[in-house]
This record gives sequence, structure tokens and C-alpha cells, in this order.
Amino acid sequence: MDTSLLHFHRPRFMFVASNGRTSLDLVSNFGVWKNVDREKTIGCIGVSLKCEKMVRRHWRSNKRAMRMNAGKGEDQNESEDAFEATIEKSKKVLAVQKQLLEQIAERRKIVSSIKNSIISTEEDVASYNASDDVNVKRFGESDEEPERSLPLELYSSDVNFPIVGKIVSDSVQSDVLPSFLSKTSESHVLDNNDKEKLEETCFEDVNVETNIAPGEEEAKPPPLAGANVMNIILVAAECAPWSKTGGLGDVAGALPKALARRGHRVMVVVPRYSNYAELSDTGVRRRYNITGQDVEVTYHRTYIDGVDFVFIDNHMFHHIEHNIYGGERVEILRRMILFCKAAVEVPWYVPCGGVCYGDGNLVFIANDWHTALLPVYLKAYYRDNGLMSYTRSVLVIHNIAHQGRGPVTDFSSMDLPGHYIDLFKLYDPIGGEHCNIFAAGLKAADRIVTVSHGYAWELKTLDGGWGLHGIINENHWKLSGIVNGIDVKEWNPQVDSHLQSDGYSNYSLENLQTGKPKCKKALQKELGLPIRHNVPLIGFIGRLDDQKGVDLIAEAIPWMVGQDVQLVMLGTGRPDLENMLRNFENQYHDRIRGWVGFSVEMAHRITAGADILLMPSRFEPCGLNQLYAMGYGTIPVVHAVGGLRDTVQPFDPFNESGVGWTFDSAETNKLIHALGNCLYTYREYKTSWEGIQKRGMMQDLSWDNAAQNYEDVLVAAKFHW
Ligand SMILES: Nc1ncnc2c1ncn2[C@@H]1O[C@H](COP(=O)(O)OP(=O)(O)O[C@H]2O[C@H](CO)[C@@H](O)[C@H](O)[C@H]2O)[C@@H](O)[C@H]1O
Repeated sequence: MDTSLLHFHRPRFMFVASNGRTSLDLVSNFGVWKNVDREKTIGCIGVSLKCEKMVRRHWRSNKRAMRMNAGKGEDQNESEDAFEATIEKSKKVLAVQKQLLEQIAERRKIVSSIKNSIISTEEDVASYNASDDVNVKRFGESDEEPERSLPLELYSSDVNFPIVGKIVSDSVQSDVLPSFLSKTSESHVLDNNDKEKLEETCFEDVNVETNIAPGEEEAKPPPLAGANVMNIILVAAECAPWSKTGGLGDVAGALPKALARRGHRVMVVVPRYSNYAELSDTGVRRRYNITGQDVEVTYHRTYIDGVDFVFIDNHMFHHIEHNIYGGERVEILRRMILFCKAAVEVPWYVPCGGVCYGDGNLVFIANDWHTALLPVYLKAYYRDNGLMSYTRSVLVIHNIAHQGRGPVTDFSSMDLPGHYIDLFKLYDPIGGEHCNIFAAGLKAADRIVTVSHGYAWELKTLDGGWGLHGIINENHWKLSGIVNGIDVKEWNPQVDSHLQSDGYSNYSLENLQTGKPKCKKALQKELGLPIRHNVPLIGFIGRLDDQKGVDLIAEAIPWMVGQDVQLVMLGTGRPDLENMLRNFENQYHDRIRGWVGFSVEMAHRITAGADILLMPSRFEPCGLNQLYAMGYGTIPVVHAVGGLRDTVQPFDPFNESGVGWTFDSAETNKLIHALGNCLYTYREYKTSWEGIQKRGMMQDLSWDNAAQNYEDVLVAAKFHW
């Protein structure tokens, strides 16, 4: 280190941001030294921080002396100005130093996570090879030598930290980076996502405007998850914004980001239904045996908001994003088997940011019956054979009504050891003896989560468990209810991109009374409804099926049209219910619109433009639309069931509390009663109405709380043997 840098009696250097890169320019009162060796300079930071206090003391005493001589001439005034300026510069230096230290800490974290992954990957390989020795056949593989698609250098014990090396050679001199990040690996080729990730972490702008107090220099907060930081892989059949047929897509798109914000390394694995623009091919190819056929999958990846999104590609998944769960039962089953077989091996074979996740300190989060095979495969082919010993699985129930039921003969297509049939075989009065994938997943998973407390309770009942209540009760010790959150980037009236055209407007709590009416007007215009400010506009968004209680709305429509209201219903599903929507629109063209289709934009616009959102669901594990509605100042009227009961506290006019209206059983007259009270309040008690809107909007509905609760479950799973 150049010790001359330490012999200063006045502020000597400051770092300047230029062109989005951290160029370190050394500035003194006497001159400027450009492009000083970054490593040396960063090395100096620690020392200079200590010197900072000394320097400040020195300046202060100089300044006092200056003041004593005040009035003795212009020279002194100029000197004082110069001192003020140098103090300002010093503050800037401190700000930049703080940021650099934060970046160093961040990079240390990355490097140590890379090292951990490498160690666990080596362990995997060792046990993988050991398993070859004892001739353990892993699912989906023929008797041939298993191919290893992962670049072998990643297994090497003296592996460099390749990710930075490549970027460095592309864009900056390696010697301007801290030494622990500057090793290079010629053999590893980065994809564009790697570069994006690295550029995000390595080359953030240095903002010199921050003022910090002395002593705060190293105040980089630890990850919110603290010592519980782990690798998490969420596996789902859909993930917004790429694929979404309902609430599962929203959850898979948002929960992982909230977990990543807590400091975990998080991946989402999802089928690749289309040729999504932002993906790049990882080059990894694997083959799996699916009902006797050798099927190849490839893995594509992107990195967004701190999360690795890995897409599994095979022609079976192509062009079905609007019909993910549709088609012949046997075809759906083959897709889900392939997806689960390929997903469970992602941590071994798919490098993310240059390095695989590995199977140590890893938890899978599977979702609904479509991925309920994953916990079973994890157990049957890996943990039972001493592989992936430290990997755990959590199965989330979003909707127990769909279970992957089929004849017992389905079991043979799953390619599992014979005794595993006991997990799948179930008898109930509806299906008789059958093969039940959800049942097997619930038994095999280390922990079970469902999406509200209310639904966790309902699942244990004869009515709510849909034949699986017995299994849920037997496994109640591992069941938790965690209410979903909402993605506050996606669903936020202040920034909602669907409200930025066609007369819609972004709004917030502050301008609710002007912004929301604009959206209402724009919605009426877009739908071709009479533009009337004072008519209550009621919305419904959802799948058209028994669950969502659309038939209750249908029965209430004759009453509704006599109430001078407008109604817009958006949904797809059962053809008879779709026709019903069309018929209502034809019959009551001046006040009802039935939009048959799946339109994310229209869902956002209805949520913003409507005054009231109806959710008469017969059962609702959590429900997201009522959460979105409350965030947009739209008042929910809901059947108090499952997550709707957990999240919509009924309005109490005596205490001016509550955020909506509820009714206690799924009956038309109860819906009418609750909606009647709601309309009465809308018309007669404007102040109460605004209070309900504001209380709804002021709630913290973000995923952050839920993510913390998930973390508790993941930790419990981790220590479950
Ligand atoms: N026609 C359409 N056009 C555009 N968007 C549409 C649409 N129909 C529905 N959507 C959107 O799909 C999502 C539906 O979410 P929900 O939570 O209400 O229901 P779903 O029953 O699918 O989810 C299940 O999983 C979720 C997540 O756990 C649970 O909340 C829920 O109770 C459970 O039934 C919302 O984002 C909604 O806006």
C-alpha cells in the first residue's frame, strides 16, 4: 500500500462516479490523480476511515483558530470557505467509502455462497459416483452411464470464481477489482444473464450525494433471514408474467422475490410454454424415461429481481400456456411426471450465475398436485438412497379440489419402487380405490403449507378436505397456514402500467378521490357503459366454475338490475357459465358487461375502476382479487370462507372499522343482504365509504410478512429428519 496516502493533514481524496461505472479518481487540493489502482485504494479505505476522525479533529481545531481570527481580513474568510469546501468533500468521501464497503461485503457474500455451492456440488458428485458403485438406479434413467452436462470445471476443487473473470476481461481491467474477485476462468463461458447479474452486483453507480455520520461506515445490514439463509427452489406449473391461469401464477412470480429480499438464494422452476424473449439456453440437456420413452429436456434461464428463473423445455409443454391443465388425463400426467423428474435435478445440473445450487441447505417448494410428485421423487430416488440427504421439500396447497386422481394403474407410469404405491392408493366414496398424486405428495413432503389459516382449518373437515381430510389430519403436525401477499410492483395503483393509457390514471391514497373516479370513467367508456359518476360499479374477476360462486351472482342479477348499478364480469371457464355471461350482457346491455376471456390488463382496470368487488366463492383457499381490490380502494363483498374470512374484516359502522362486507354462507339471499348494505353505505354514508377505502389501502398486503412465515416453515423442514 502506498503509505504516503496516509500522511495527509487535510482531505485528500474522493471517488467520483462516471458513466455508471465505479471509476476511482483521486482528488486532492493540489491536483488530480486519475485511475489509481482500485485495489490499493480500497485497501486504504479502512485506514482512511480511522484517519477520518483524526482529520476532522484537526480541521475543527483549525476552524476554531480561524474563527478567533475572524474579521482580520479577506484571507481568513477565503481560508474558511476552503475549509468548508473540504469538509463537504470529506463527507462525500465518506459516503463513497461506505458504498464501496457495502459492495465489497456484498461480493464477499457472493463468493462465499459460490464456495459453499462448489463444496456441496463436489459432495453431490462424490455421492453420485458412490451410487453408481452400488448400482442404484435413479429414476428416469436407463442403465447407461448417466451423462453429466454440467461443465466439469465447476466440480474442480481449485475452481476460480469464474463469473467475475469473464466480465472483467470484457469490460474492465481485472486489476481494478478487489483481488478476491479478480481471478479468471477461461473455461467457463457466461451467458447474458450471468453478465446482467454480475453487472448488477459489480458495477452499481456510486452516488456521492449521500451524507453519513461518522461511525456508520460499515453499517451493511445482515440478511433479514440471518443465519437461516438457504437455497430455495420453488417449482410450479405456472409463473407470472410468463404463464398464468390463476392465483398460483401470481404466487410463483412474487413469493420467490420476497424470499430473495430476505437474503436467500432463490430459483423458480417452471415449464417453458413459449419462446420467451428474455431467456438464454444454459446448454444443459438431460434425458428422462417417461412411460417407456426417452425424452430430452433443455433448461433455459433468466435472472430477475434477485431470482433465478429456470424454464424446462420439451415439446410436451409447447403452446399450452392458456390450457396448462387441459388435455387428455394421461397426457397431463406425462407432462407433470417429466416436469417433476427434470425439476428435482435442477440443483445438480443447471448452473445459475455460473454455479449450481447444489443439494446442501436446499429446500424445494412444490405447489398443488401438479408438482406433488416432486417430494415423492426426492424421497424415493435420492434420500432413500443416501443422496440429497440435506434437501427438504415443502408442498403448498393452493386448491385441494384438484388432486391428480386416476385409476390405480397410473402408478406404473410414475416409475417408482413398488412399495410406494401405498402413498398413492386411496379409497373414498367418490373415486373408489384410485391413485391420488396429491395424497402421495402430502405424505412425502417434509412440511405442508396452505394459503390461509382459515383454509388450513377447513382442510381438516369432511367438506373442506375433498377426500384428503384424513391424510391432512394425520399430518396436521406439519401443516401451516400462511396468507398470500400481493406483488406490490405489479398490483399498485400508483405505478400500475395498465392505468397509464386510455383515460385511466395512476393514483394513491393521496389522490384517491380524483384518481379513482378517472379510472371508473375510463372503464365505463372502454366497456361502452353509460358514463355515470354516481352509479355503483360492481366487478367480478375469476374462473367461471363452482368454486367462484358465479351462479350466486347469476341468481342475484334480477335484484341487482333493479338497484341501479353497473356490473362487469371477467372470466373464463365452464362453457355454460361463459354463455350465461354473454346472455346477461345481451339482456341488460345498459348495465351489465360479461367479458369472456383472460385479460390481465382488463383485470387491473376493473380492479381500479370498480367501486365494489364481488367474491361469493363457495370455498377460497386464500383469494388474491380481494387483496388487490383493497389495495386499489375497491371494496370487497365476500363469502366469509377460507382466506376471504382471514383477510376481509367486516365493516362495523359503530366503530368505523373494517374493510368490506362479508356473508356467512354461500346463499343468494345472504349475498343480496351484504351487497344491499354495501350499496346503502356507498350512497348514504360517503365518509364511512372513504374510511373503508382508506383502511383497505393502508394495509401492508405485501409478500414480506408471508415470506418471513415461509422462512419459519423452511427452517422447520430443514431440521426435520
Ligand atoms: N379472466 C381473467 N382474466 C385475467 N385475470 C384473471 C382472470 N381470472 C382470474 N384472473 C386472475 O387470476 C388470479 C386469480 O387468483 P385467485 O387467488 O383469486 O384464484 P385461483 O382460484 O386461481 O387460485 C388458487 O390459488 C390462489 C393462490 O394461492 C389462492 O389465492 C386461491 O384461493 C386459490 O383458489 C388473479 O390474479 C386474477 O386477477
